[in-house]
Amino acid sequence: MQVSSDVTVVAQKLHKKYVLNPNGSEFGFSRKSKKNTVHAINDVSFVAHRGESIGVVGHNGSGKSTLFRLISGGESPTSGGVYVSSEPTLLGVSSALQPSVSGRLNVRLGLLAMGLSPDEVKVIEDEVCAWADISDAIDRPMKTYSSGMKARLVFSISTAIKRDILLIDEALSTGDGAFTARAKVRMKEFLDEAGTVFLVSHGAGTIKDHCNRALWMHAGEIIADGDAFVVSSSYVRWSKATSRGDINLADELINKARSSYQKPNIVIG
Ligand SMILES: Nc1ncnc2c1ncn2[C@@H]1O[C@H](COP(=O)(O)OP(=O)(O)OP(=O)(O)O)[C@@H](O)[C@H]1O
Repeated sequence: MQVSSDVTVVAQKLHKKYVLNPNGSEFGFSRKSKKNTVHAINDVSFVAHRGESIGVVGHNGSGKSTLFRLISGGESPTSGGVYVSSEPTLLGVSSALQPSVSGRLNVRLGLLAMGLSPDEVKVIEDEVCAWADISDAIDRPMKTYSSGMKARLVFSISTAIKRDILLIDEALSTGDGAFTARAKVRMKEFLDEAGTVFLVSHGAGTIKDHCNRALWMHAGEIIADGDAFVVSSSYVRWSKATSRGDINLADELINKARSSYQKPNIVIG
């Protein structure tokens, strides 16, 4: 596959393997201890372009968050490569903020951590606090926030600086309707400025609403990549069949998705 200049992310034959000792920790096993190996990501390849909003669906443990950590550079792949046009922003419900200090101070710390100078922080901090729209709570310690209030603050900080690649891992799920509507506008601003947004959500409606393309991950692999409505509808049919215990239909839907999916063959260099 030829890679063009509107490409923001290339994932090439990505594998991520975790090796654990029997008590579940990643480190400190002796030679004698029995190791468990988890193949969280298995031969994943795709190319993302400017202006694409890519939903990632898949059941629990299918590898969505691991994929995001690999794209954002938070973790390294065991093999394969991720190539990005610029540094991505990973926005998740567990994004690291300081619980004991106020929302306002977290805004300052977050913007400094994103590489702004103290003077640049001063210019935009009020706007970032205002976007979060949590009124007086902005001056209260973050540990007193509801999950929706925290989501608003994290979203506001992480999207304050426009980057080419924005990864949102379930961070929209705790917000109310007003927040998700405004988040959608902000995501559109990213896309209009020719960025790429990736969005993990268990809600197919959220994916259909916010995305124009979707990847379906199953057991660490991509088994479908295409139109967001089509892919998330197939995923919903599979989820319903699985929860009803209709294993035959569930297998049929997985096989159908796999057989229509063509893995891209990416050659770098
Ligand atoms: N640090 C880790 N050490 C060991 N195993 C891990 C680690 N991180 C993820 N895994 C395993 O990798 C697999 C994929 O996990 P991941 O969190 O990426 O799935 P997910 O699709 O995001 O799940 P969910 O929808 O539940 O958030 C799971 O089997 C998980 O247990």
